[in-house]
Amino acid sequence: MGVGRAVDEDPLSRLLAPPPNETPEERETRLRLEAEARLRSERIDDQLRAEKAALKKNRPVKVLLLGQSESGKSTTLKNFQLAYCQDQWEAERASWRMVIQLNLIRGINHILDLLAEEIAGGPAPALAGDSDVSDEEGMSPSAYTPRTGSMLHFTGKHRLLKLRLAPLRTVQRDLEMRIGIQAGANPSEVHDVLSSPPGSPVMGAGRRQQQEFFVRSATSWKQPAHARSPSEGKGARYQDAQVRETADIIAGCAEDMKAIWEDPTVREMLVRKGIRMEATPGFFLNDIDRIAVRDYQPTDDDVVRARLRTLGVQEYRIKFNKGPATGSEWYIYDVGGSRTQRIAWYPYFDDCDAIIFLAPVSCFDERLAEDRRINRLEDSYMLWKAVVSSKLLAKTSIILFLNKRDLLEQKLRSGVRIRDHVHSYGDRPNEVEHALKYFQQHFRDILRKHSPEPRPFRSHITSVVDTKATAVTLSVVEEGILRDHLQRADLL
Ligand SMILES: Nc1nc2c(ncn2[C@@H]2O[C@H](COP(=O)(O)OP(=O)(O)OP(=O)(O)O)[C@@H](O)[C@H]2O)c(=O)[nH]1
Ligand SMILES: [Mg+2]
Repeated sequence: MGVGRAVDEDPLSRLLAPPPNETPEERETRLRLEAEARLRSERIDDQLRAEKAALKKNRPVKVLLLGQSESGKSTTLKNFQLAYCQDQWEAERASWRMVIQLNLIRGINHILDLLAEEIAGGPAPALAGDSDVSDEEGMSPSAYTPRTGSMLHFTGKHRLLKLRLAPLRTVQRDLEMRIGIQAGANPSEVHDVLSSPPGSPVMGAGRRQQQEFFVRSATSWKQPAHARSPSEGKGARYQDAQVRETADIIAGCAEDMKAIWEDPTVREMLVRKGIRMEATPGFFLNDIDRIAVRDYQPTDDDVVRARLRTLGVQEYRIKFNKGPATGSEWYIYDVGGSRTQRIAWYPYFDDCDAIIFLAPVSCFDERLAEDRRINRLEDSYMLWKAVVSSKLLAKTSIILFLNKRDLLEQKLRSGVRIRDHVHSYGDRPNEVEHALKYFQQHFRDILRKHSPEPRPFRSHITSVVDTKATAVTLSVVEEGILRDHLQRADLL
C-alpha cells in the first residue's frame, strides 16, 4: 500500500489513481487524456439534455379548460376550433343545426309549460326577485314570495298558440333521440337551459324543472353526411327524410313561435318569474325568421352559441397551422363544470401545461343550479383558490378569463346592483369597468395568497361569444402558454 493512502480508501478511486511513480511526461499525457474524456462526456450530456428538451418541446402542449358549469369552456373551445380546424368546423356545421333547432324548440316548449301552468290557475308561487335573495337564505322557500301586481290576462289567442305549437313536443323528442341526448340523471344536478341561462336567477325549488341535456360522446352525433358508409344508405336516407320533416314542422310553426315569443303578456310572465333569456335560447328566439326555415344553415355565430352541456372530460387535438403556436400540437381538454363532474378533472392535472380558467363575472347575483345555497361568484372564487393552491399545478401556467363581460354590462344597465349581492362592493360605482376591476383584484389576491410558488397573475376580460375579440385574446394566450412550455423544456 502506497504511503499516505487511507486504509479505507474506495477501491475504485484506488484503481483510477495515477501511479505513484508517474513521470512528468506521463502526468501531462494523462491530464490531456482526462481533459479530452471530460469534454467528450460533457458533450454527450449536452446532447442528451438537448434531445430531452427537444422531445419535451415537441410533445403536445396539454391545456385544460376549467370553470363552473356554463362558464363558457365549450364556447372557448369552439373559438379554437373555428380559428384552427376550419375543415372540421365546416364538416360539422350541419350537425350543429340539430342542436340549434333543439335549443330553439326547448325554449318555446318551456314557455308553453309556463303558460299552461298560468292558464291552469297559476303555478307554485312565482319567484319574486330570486336574484335579490341574500346569500344566507339559500334554498329556503321563504326566498319565494307571491308576486305583486295585476293578474296576467291570457286570452283565446294564447290557448290557440299553445294548441298550434303542440307538434313541437314530438320534434323535441325526435331531435333529442337523433343527437343521442340523455337527460341528466340526478335531478339536483340538472337544470333547464331556458330556466337558468347565464345571467338568470335559478328557478325556484319545488318548481318543475326541465332537464338539461347532454351527450356522452363529443363526436358521435357529428357525423358528416359524406362520412357515412354505403351500407348505411337506407338508414341515411331515412335520417335525411327525418331531417327534412323536422325542418318542415319547424318552418310551419315559425309564425306561431314568433307570436308567442314576442307576445307582451308572455314577456311579462317571464319577467315576473325572473327568467332572463339573453343567452342561448334568447339568441335563437330573437332570430326565428332566419332559423325556422327549411334550408336553414347555421352561421359561425350560431354554432358558437349552440348550447350542449359537457359531460366528463373530452379531448380535442389541434395542430396549429397559423398564429404564434404554428407547428405545435395541443391537446385541449374540455370538462364538465358542475359540481359532481369536478372529480373527473384531477387525473388531468398531472402532466398539464396550462389551464385556462373561466369565471363568469355576470353571475354575481346567481346561484349554482346544482346547489342553490351557493352563489356562483363565490363558487368561482372557491374553485380558483383550489386550482391556484394545488401543489400538483405549481408549475402549470394558469390564465384567468373573466368571462361574460357583455352579460355583466347588460345586467348592470338593467339596474341590478352589485352591492345588494356582494356586500364588500360597498359604494363603488355600479359600472362595468369598476366591477371588473374589483372582481379581478379579488382573483389576484387569492392567487397571491394561495399559490405554492410565486407566479404571475394573467387575466383577460372576455365575452367568448365574440369570436373576433376572442381570436385576439387567444393569440396572446397561445404565445404565453408556448413560451412557458419551451422554458420548462429548457430547464430540464
Ligand atoms: N352572452 C354570452 N354568453 C356566453 C358567454 N360565454 C358563454 N356563453 C353562453 O353560456 C352558455 C354556457 O356556455 P358553455 O361554453 O356551454 O359553458 P360550459 O362552461 O362549457 O358549461 P358545462 O359544459 O356545463 O360545464 C352557452 O349558452 C353560451 O352561449 C359570453 O361571454 N357571453
Ligand atoms: Mg361545456
